Amino acid sequence: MCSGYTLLRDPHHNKGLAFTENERDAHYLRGLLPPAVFNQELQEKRLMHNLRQYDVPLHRYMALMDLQERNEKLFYKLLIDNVEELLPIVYTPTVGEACQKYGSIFKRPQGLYISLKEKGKISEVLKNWPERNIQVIVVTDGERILGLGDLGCQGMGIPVGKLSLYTALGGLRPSACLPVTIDVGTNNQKLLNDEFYIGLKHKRATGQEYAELLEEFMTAVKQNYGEKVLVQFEDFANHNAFELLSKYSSSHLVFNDDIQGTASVVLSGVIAALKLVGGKLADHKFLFLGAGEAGTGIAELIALEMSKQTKAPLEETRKKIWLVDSKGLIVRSRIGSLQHFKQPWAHEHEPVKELIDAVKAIKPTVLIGSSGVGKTFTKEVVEAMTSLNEKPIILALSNPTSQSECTAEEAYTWSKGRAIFASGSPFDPVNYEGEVFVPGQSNNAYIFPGFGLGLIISGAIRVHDDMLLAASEALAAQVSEKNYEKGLIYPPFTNIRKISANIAAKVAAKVYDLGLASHLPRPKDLVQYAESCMYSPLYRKYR
Ligand SMILES: NC(=O)C1=CN([C@@H]2O[C@H](COP(=O)(O)OP(=O)(O)OC[C@H]3O[C@@H](n4cnc5c(N)ncnc54)[C@H](OP(=O)(O)O)[C@@H]3O)[C@@H](O)[C@H]2O)C=CC1
Ligand SMILES: CC(=O)C(=O)O
Ligand SMILES: [Mg+2]
Repeated sequence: MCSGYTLLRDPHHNKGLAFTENERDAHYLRGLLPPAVFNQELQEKRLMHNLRQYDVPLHRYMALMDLQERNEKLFYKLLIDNVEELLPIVYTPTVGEACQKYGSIFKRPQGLYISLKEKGKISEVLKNWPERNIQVIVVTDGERILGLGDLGCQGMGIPVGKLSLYTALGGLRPSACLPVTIDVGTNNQKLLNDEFYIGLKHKRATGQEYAELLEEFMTAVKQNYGEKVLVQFEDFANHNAFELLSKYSSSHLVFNDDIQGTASVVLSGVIAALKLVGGKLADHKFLFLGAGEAGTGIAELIALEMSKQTKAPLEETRKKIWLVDSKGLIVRSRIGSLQHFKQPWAHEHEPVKELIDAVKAIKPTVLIGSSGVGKTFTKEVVEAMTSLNEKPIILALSNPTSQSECTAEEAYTWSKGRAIFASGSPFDPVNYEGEVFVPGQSNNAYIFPGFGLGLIISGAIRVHDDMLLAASEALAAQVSEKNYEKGLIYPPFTNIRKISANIAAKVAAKVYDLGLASHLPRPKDLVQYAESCMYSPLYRKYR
């Protein structure tokens, strides 16, 4: 460990005013700090007080990123202890705005940038990263950042944010986490015209050039970190996402958060919602607005769970699920022009153009928004759902808040307080006619930290759908009666580390049962083991 001035500038070891008198003597810090000695609690109190002075969420984001660069343990202590308050800052919605403005708020680079310029040298570039023992990589190419579209190299905010949740929510060591942005250019003309844009200033490379860069990256990752490193694909556009996932899922430990993590969190919410609305999964009918990664990923996992529960073949259970894309309801007559991931959902039906007409024709019990387009669950749509169902389940998954299909207030008001509602980005509780409704957050942040922890503690070598189902069930099992009374279908984030440990344990158990674990022998108590592996943000004493 370094000492003196360098120690104060080392975010992994710096404690700021919390260095004790002895530590100040032993590590050449005398005079470099003001005389006061604070404990970590007082530092936390002071920082939260300072953060709350900023009215603009982006300023809070910038202050938090500064803290992460200055004093990592304190950053994570704040995030863990104030998760409900700070999650909307380091994650959706504020992280979306941060990515949009990344060029101008950019101070010190975070994460690893791998651009076309690094082609042929990716293995060396990985060696420039200061850490060797990497367990999780979150990688984006920036083409579909939340529902904000192509933000090119500025998408880096997403892997950085996701990995800070891996640590805060799932307990992975920060030094084991590597955020990566692959820069193959951008098709965002505004960024290409921006003199301060930080990425490659040309249109996106596609086809063979793209595939070769990704192949080099995936090979270099395995060479450098071994086959048990988890690679989480994040916010790729769907024309690459499905292909990358299927290409690498038989050779690497890969997971696509937008397809698989989202599927797992939504299935969990639906399983929990059944306690409020009654019936089995197969008794329900689903309609999606948006048939991309999130929509078809969720649809497939729901169909799989239904098939396991009823023993009916997947082809049958899929028929309970309908999707609408930008051209209308996905129906059989469109099959010839549909992308492969939409084809299983092309059921027999006459063409329907508008969502409202699809709601009336299909009569769903569950409506799921996954199109990335805001304000699409109109009053008419919510009212139609309410006229069809005593308690319509309405999930507005699109992020950030600006892209949400409707607000919580709209969902409760238009449904006259009858909707079971959750959204991808958080909304405050709503008071409707004297009753307080608390909307849940249907976001993959509930799943990926615990899911990843489960894979890592078991030494998983491959991801399997049954592990996603195990995660869904583990999360749904943690919704308490008190939560249900408020209309919640997810437990609050306050206890997320405990929730993640329970998810990790169920996922790890599945990994062992499937014979895909390499950490042997299997620990007896997997929950306890998961908790014991979690990173602590408390300071250590330095001699
Ligand atoms: N809550 C959560 O945890 C998560 C939320 N999301 C959010 O979901 C959204 C979508 O993500 P993803 O699935 O990856 O994106 P994709 O680009 O893969 O899919 C978007 C889908 O929406 C359809 N669509 C676009 N515009 C319209 C429209 N006006 N009317 C009807 N359908 C439309 C597209 O149709 P077409 O195919 O015809 O172009 C496509 O099928 C994003 O906002 C993202 O932030 C994503 C992952 C997790
Ligand atoms: C939450 C998330 O992964 C997304 O909106 O893309
Ligand atoms: Mg995502």
